[in-house]
Amino acid sequence: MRRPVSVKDRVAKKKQAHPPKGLKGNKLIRHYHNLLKEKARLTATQASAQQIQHVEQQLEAIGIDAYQKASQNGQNSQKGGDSSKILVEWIRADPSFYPKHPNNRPQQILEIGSVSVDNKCSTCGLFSVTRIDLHSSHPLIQEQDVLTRSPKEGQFHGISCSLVLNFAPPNTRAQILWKCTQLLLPPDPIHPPWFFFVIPAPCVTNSRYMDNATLHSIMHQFGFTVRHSSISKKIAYYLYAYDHPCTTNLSWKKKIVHDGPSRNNFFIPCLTN
Ligand SMILES: C[S@@+](CC[C@H](N)C(=O)[O-])C[C@H]1O[C@@H](n2cnc3c(N)ncnc32)[C@H](O)[C@@H]1O
Repeated sequence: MRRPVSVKDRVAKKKQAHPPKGLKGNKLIRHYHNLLKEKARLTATQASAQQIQHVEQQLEAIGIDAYQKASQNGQNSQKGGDSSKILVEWIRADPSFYPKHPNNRPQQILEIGSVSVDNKCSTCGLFSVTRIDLHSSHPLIQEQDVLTRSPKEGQFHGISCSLVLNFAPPNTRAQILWKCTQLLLPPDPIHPPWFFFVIPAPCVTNSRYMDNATLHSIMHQFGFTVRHSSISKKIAYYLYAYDHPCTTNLSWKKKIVHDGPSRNNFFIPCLTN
């Protein structure tokens, strides 16, 4: 028998916002990202609490669970969405990252923004994976903001950071990259620790402020040299070698590199800006 719903609960339920109808998959992920951007913009421009709350309500209406489910589905192998397949191919083919000798033990790696425990990097046998995410969706994924992680918890041979930076508020992007340099083993020009970096392709192919050259010059300041890259219509994949020390005075400016009305504003603002 159904339990009666109290008047208070009925009113609360009515007031709850609902996600727009038909919002699923990539559409949902994009919409969620746009709302996050809008929230960051409103916060930065000191908009009214009411405006910010309105965006927060829309985010809540979608829910982080639905967002992560959509991300997991995107990684589903039948949809060809597991970016770590490309990582594994590159690492297998490059002896400077994975020297070929019989006693090789799995490399300790950190997966930031982990939404699945059975993607290729988890199952290929090359790696022992520590997984973290802001919102854990599995007992083997530690709930942690990478910015709060200390190198004392372990340093890694490789870090996978796939579709995380575009999700992070702009002013935290450079902090995340800097944190990654701290969580990797020290730089080494011969057998370097590595950083696998994935962002939506339009961040570098259609941004007013960022293209491949800008990205690589910023990454170079952190100690990263690009070794492999591949850009599809939707996604840009990079494997960087951590082969020189991070610059002590990180410095770059936001400048227009490609102008045009249909471009986006993706950028990685410098730590000091
Ligand atoms: C679009 S999903 C990407 C999932 C998966 N890595 C992929 O490539 O499909 C982005 C994930 O990054 C996580 N994330 C964003 N900022 C983070 C941070 N500072 N620390 C840990 N995880 C973070 C989010 O919680 C979200 O689950």
